[in-house]
Amino acid sequence: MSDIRTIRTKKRIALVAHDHKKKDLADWAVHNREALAGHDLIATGTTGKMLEEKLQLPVKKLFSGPLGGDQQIGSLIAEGNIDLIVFFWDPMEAQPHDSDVKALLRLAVAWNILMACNRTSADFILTSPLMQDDYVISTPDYSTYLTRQL
Ligand SMILES: O=C(CO)COP(=O)(O)O
Repeated sequence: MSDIRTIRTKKRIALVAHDHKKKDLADWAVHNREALAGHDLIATGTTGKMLEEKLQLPVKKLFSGPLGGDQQIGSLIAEGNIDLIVFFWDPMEAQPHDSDVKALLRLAVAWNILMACNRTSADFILTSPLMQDDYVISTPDYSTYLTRQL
């Protein structure tokens, strides 16, 4: 048994990057500005501010990652309000909020959310024909854990 969710054409895209990966995310986002412009963009604080400046597109900015932004995105995922996360996390530097980073990655997997953690994966996803269409995903059946209907 699984829960079926329809992902609409206009997708809710979460964008997050660690400090040494922000330039990579900015380069990718500027390169794909036209494609991103058709979607709702949500980001952790510093990443969002940078992307808004570079893209000149509206970005919903949450708290900075270490101050709760990663957890806010995790919460949006659990509530079914994120369709894709592009998270350029840094494999070469320990983060003070590593527990939050792990929690966010864990929830994205738990809820079967599309996730790209590097440019190649982000390119594949963004150029997929499914980005311009509705499609259906299934999430595992967590009904035994849930105390309320999502
Ligand atoms: O720390 C982050 C992700 O773990 C990102 O946070 P900022 O976008 O505020 O830098």
